[in-house]
Amino acid sequence: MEISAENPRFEGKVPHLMCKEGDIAEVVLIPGDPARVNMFQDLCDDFRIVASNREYTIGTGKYQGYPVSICSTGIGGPSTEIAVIELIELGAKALIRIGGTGVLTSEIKCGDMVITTGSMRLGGSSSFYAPVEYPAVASFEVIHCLIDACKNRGSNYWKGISASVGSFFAGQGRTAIGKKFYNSDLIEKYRKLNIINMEMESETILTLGNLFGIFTGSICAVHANRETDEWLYDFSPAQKQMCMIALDAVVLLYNRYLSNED
Ligand SMILES: O=P(O)(O)O[C@H]1O[C@H](CO)[C@@H](O)[C@H]1O
Ligand SMILES: O=c1cc[nH]c(=O)[nH]1
Repeated sequence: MEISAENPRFEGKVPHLMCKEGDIAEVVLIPGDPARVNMFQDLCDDFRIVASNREYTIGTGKYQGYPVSICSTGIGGPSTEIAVIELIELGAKALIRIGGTGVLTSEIKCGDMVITTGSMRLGGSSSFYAPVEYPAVASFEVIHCLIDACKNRGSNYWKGISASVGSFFAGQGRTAIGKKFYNSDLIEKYRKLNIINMEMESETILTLGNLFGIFTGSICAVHANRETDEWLYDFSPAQKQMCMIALDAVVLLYNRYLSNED
């Protein structure tokens, strides 16, 4: 059997997510970590893992009667680009990142929620699609749904611009094996730009989402504070809270902007 190298499909499945049309819902929540997908077993009805390949684990179920999928992206721009493109190809109309992040100021606490309004494009992969002058902005519809969901659950939330970086250590101003690199003062520079947090995937999602005309957004639970040097020892309660907020936001998005009630 011959398979197209330009557009490979394996028995109708896209080549990395290993899913086919019908396997995913129109609204997809996208964590980096595949383990986060399993949190939805308890939060959704009729939840089933539809595929698991490399860093991509995909589950589909219903929340309050609305179809929703969860698909991990792995870490950083390249694996996220693949997930986003294959999800859109499979019919996704909204992609919302549910991540973990480090914040730059002490007023934002570990366990708080950060909603990205736009991202600095420092991830790499999205530059193959659009020049870096093209903005990575979240859909205002998704931002509003996430804010309302945070308010309804009484969660402490912040919104603002994220630095979305293709590096965890040097690219986020950390020492690497005890060595500081040439941009080790970048946290101070980002504070001057009013950047509130750093993570590794949002810019890829927001940039590609805008290019393909779908809804996108990003909410992250704060794992780290770079001013106080705190790292949340057990971030699963904050992650679970974020997953519930995201599911509530999915319902709001369906009610306000999508018509696919089941
Ligand atoms: O917890 P996730 O969603 O993976 O997000 C954050 O955690 C990873 C780094 O530890 C990066 O992917 C970063 O963006
Ligand atoms: O500091 C942090 C914490 C989580 N994820 C990141 O990318 N950076």
